[in-house]
Amino acid sequence: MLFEYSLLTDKKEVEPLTDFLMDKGAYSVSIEDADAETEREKPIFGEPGIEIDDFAWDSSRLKVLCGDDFDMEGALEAALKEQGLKKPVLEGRTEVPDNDWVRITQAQFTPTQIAGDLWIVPSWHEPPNPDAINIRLDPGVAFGTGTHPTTRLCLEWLHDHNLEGKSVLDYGCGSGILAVAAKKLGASKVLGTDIDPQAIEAADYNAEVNRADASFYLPKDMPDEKFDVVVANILSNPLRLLAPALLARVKKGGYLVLSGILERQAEELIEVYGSYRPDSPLSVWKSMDGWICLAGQIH
Ligand SMILES: C[S@@+](CC[C@H](N)C(=O)[O-])C[C@H]1O[C@@H](n2cnc3c(N)ncnc32)[C@H](O)[C@@H]1O
Repeated sequence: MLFEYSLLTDKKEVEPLTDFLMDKGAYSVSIEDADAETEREKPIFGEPGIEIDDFAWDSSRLKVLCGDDFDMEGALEAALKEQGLKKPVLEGRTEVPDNDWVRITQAQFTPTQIAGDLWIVPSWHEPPNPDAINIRLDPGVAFGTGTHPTTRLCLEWLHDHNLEGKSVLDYGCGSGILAVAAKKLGASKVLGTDIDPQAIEAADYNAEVNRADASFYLPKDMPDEKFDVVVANILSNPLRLLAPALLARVKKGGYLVLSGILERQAEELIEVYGSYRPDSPLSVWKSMDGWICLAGQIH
C-alpha cells in the first residue's frame, strides 16, 4: 500500500525537507503552489540562471509519496531535531493503491488535440486518429507536454502558418515539442536550443521517437544561422533580455513568435522589442487562460 501525504511549508524549507524525506525513504516528492488558483498564484518554470530552490513557491505544498511503513510524524520530528527544519503543516494523508499512482500520473496526460489534425499523444496511448499528425511524448524532466497554454499557443501558431520548406529555431526547446511539431508540419530544417543539458537530451530523444529530423544545441554550440521562424516559449524576463539575440536570429521577412508572457506583461514586451526594431512591431497573436502569444514579421 502507498500513501500520499500533503504538507504545507515555506519556500526556504522545500529543498532541505525534500532531501531529508527522500533520505528517510520517501519514493517521490512533488511541489505545488499552495496559492494556485488564487490571486497570489505565481507561475514559475524554466527561468534561466536560477537555483533549484527557486522552483518552489513562497507557500509550497509538498505531495510526498511513500510506503505504508514510512513514519511521517517521526521523520518530521527528526527533520526538526537533526536539521532545525520547521515543522510543516500536515494537511492529510490519502491511500494510493499499489501501482495506481503510475496510472494517476499517466491519466493526467491524455491525448490532446491541439488544432485540426495536430495531436499530442502520450507514448503509452494509441493515437485516437492514426492518420493525424501525432507527436508522441513522454513527460520527462523537461518542460513541454503540450498541455500548458504557453506551449499550446506556440503549437497553434505553428499549425496555422505554412511551414513548408521553412527553417525553424525553437529557442528554449525544453522537451523539443515545438521543434518536433515544426518538422512534422513541413519545416525543412529545424534546430533547437536550451540552457538546460537535460532538455537537450530529452529533445534529442523525443525527436528520435517521432522520427523528426531536428538538432538541439546548448546556446554556446548553436551554429551561427538565421531562420524563417524563431519561436521562443520562455518567461517575460528572459524574453526581455534575449530581445537582441532573438531578433538577430530571424531572417529578413521571417517571423518571431514569443510565448510565456502573461497578459499584463504584453505591452512592456512589445515596447522592448519595438525599441530594437521600430520597423517590425510585434503584436498579440492570441491569448489563452491569461497567457498571450506575441508575433510579428521582421523586416
Ligand atoms: C517554458 S519552457 C518551454 C519548453 C517548450 N519549448 C514548450 O514550449 O513547451 C522554457 C525553456 O526555456 C529554457 N530557457 C530558459 N532561458 C533560456 C535561455 N536564456 N536560453 C535558452 N533556453 C532557455 C528553459 O530551460 C526551458 O526548458
